[in-house]
Amino acid sequence: MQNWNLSPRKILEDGPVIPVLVIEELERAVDLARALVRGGIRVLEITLRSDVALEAIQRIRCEVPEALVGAGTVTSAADLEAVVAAGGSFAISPGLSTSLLRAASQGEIPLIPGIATASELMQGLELGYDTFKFFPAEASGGISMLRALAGPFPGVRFCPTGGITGENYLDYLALETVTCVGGSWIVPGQFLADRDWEGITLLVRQTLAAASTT
Ligand SMILES: O=C(O)C(=O)C[C@H](O)[C@H](O)COP(=O)(O)O
Repeated sequence: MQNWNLSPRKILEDGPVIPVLVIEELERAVDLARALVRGGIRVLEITLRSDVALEAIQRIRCEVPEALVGAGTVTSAADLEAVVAAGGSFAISPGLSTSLLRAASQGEIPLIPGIATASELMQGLELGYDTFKFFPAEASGGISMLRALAGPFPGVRFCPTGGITGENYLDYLALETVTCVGGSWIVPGQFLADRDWEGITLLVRQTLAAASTT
């Protein structure tokens, strides 16, 4: 039923960390994307929480072709349409609604909807989705909730997001149903304010290196 040009699993497998980015100043978007790509992260989630988010997606798409840039905070079919128009390669939502899932199934870019309960997960499955954001991860039971969900739903894959940090991301990645984690911690606010692109690249390298040895 979905005829997407990219699979949500492939996006997650590109991880193991998807940075959740809130871009307030457009002129920093491209430098930030380059810093992340230099560190080894290709998949970037730009949240639709700022006025310049769609333009940031457009710019990164044109100027950092190595990146795979998509949108976060996609909560309606109208958001999804705007992301497609901006050239976003994928959409991620903090939750799910029937209208959003139906619209995305008919569109060309993949949607990774958010779930926090077994019932939401079942709604997603019913509409043909099997790869989800688990949000807000820490507040919704974290690792023990994911372990519990893996019992009845072993084939589902998750990208836990919300409360993931440098201290707990490896524990999440150790779970069989977790291919990737998402989070804002990978771009510390101070680094962004200081335009410390090298600092961001270094943090990404260290984060990925630790993940590859576990
Ligand atoms: O805006 C969205 O689309 C969201 O779903 C929320 C974000 O993914 C989380 O706010 C990130 O959480 P932190 O890594 O704890 O900062």
